[in-house]
Formats: sequence, structure tokens, C-alpha cells
Amino acid sequence: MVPNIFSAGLDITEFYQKKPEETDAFWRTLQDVFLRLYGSKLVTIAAISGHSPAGGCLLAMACDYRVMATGKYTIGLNETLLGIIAPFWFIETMKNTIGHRETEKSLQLGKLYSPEQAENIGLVDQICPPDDVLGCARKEMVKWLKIPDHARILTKQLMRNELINNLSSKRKEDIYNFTSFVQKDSIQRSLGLYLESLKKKKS
Ligand SMILES: CCCCC/C=C/C(=O)SCCNC(=O)CCNC(=O)[C@H](O)C(C)(C)COP(=O)(O)OP(=O)(O)OC[C@H]1O[C@@H](n2cnc3c(N)ncnc32)[C@H](O)[C@@H]1OP(=O)(O)O
Repeated sequence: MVPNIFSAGLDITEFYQKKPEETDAFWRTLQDVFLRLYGSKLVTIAAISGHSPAGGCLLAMACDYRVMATGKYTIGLNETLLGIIAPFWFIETMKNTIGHRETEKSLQLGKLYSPEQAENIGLVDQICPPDDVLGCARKEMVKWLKIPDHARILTKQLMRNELINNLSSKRKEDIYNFTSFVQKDSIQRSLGLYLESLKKKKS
């Protein structure tokens, strides 16, 4: 576990100034990761040790349960702030987690929530002091593992298969949409400016 950061989201340098075949492969890999995690038969609990923007929030939402560290961390789908658009399966995953209305506000505003706000809207299930996040996640795991596996897995599939099947049947189209979007000059300019702003913030 990396302290302070659960995931900084997708590595923007993977789709900034890259060839179309490279961004195609990157997006295909992300689809694979998501489909495997969201569709996993295992119990999956995200121990969110710190910041979790965009792709990081998606990975956390793909799990069955989320424990987040308290502190000055944020979580959410902030894509609009970068001038990019969360694809339909990011949106559906968030709707399945916090509901339609909250997702609509959240996505349009590119909202990044504090741990307390995230808990209030159900984006995370529990908040814990940073040095106890893994412990809280382990305790919760014990509860989930007591449920008969076949019943839990079939229930999870009933809840998740619609989105999994939808994405699985649209993978090529989704890759095409991603690559043609991120290759646009205007989007490349926005991404370049965003990367620069991250570096400036650091110095
Ligand atoms: C159709 C298009 C759909 C695409 C969907 C996209 C999904 C995504 O996930 S896009 C990425 C969204 N992520 C972010 O907006 C987070 C950006 N990062 C941050 O806000 C911060 O780095 C932090 C809060 C996560 C951590 O802050 P801090 O500890 O201060 O770390 P630094 O800012 O010093 O960052 C270190 C280093 O990493 C570079 N960097 C950070 N995040 C990214 C990233 N997502 N992609 C690429 N590079 C990133 C940052 O520029 C620093 O680089 P160096 O100066 O070269 O060390």
C-alpha cells in the first residue's frame, strides 16, 4: 500500500502524444482490468489509503466494499475538470454505486469528495484512520467470507452482469471512441496543460 495515494488515476502520459495503436492497446488493457475486477468471483475490498481520482475511483468502485483513510484526501470522477469525458461504463459504475442524481451532479462538476463526503453519499462504505485502513478492510472481509460463496457469487453476477455484458459487447466501439477522442488536437492541448499544471503544483 502506498501512503497518501491509492491511485492517481490513469497515467495520462499513456495517452498524451501517443500513436493511435498505443492508445488502443492502453484502453483495451484498462477494459480487461475493469472487467476482471468488477466481475471477480472473489470478495474484493478496496483499502483506499489516500487520493483516488478518476481511474482510481473507478478501480475502487469496481470492488465490493470500500474503506477510505481519513485525512486531506479526495476521491471522485474528476474527468470534466481535465476537459475529458468519463466513458459510459465509468458512468454506469458510479450510478450503480451512488445513484443517478448524485452521479449526474458529480460527473458534470468533476467533483472530488473528502472521505467524509464520500461516506455520506455512499461512494465509500467506511472511513478509518490512515494507519487502520488495512485493519478495517480485513475485519470487513471476515464478514463477507462467512456468506456461502455460491449464493454471494450468483447475487453479485445478477447485480453486475448487465454492465459487464454491455461493455463486453461494445469493446471495439469503446476503444475507437477513446482513441478518436484523445487524439483530437484540442484534447491533446488540454492534457498537455493539465500535466504541466501537475508539475507546477509540485515545484
Ligand atoms: C475519453 C477519456 C476518458 C479518460 C478517463 C480518464 C481517467 C483518468 O484517470 S485521468 C487521470 C486523472 N488523475 C488526476 O487527475 C490526478 C492527477 N494527480 C494529482 O492530482 C496528484 O498527483 C495526486 C493528488 C494524486 C498526488 O499528489 P502528489 O503526491 O503531490 O503527487 P505529484 O503531484 O507530485 O505527482 C507526482 C508526479 O506524477 C505526475 N502525475 C500525477 N498524476 C498523474 C497522472 N494521472 N498521469 C500522469 N502523471 C501524473 C505528476 O505530474 C508528477 O510528475 P513528475 O513531476 O514528473 O514527478
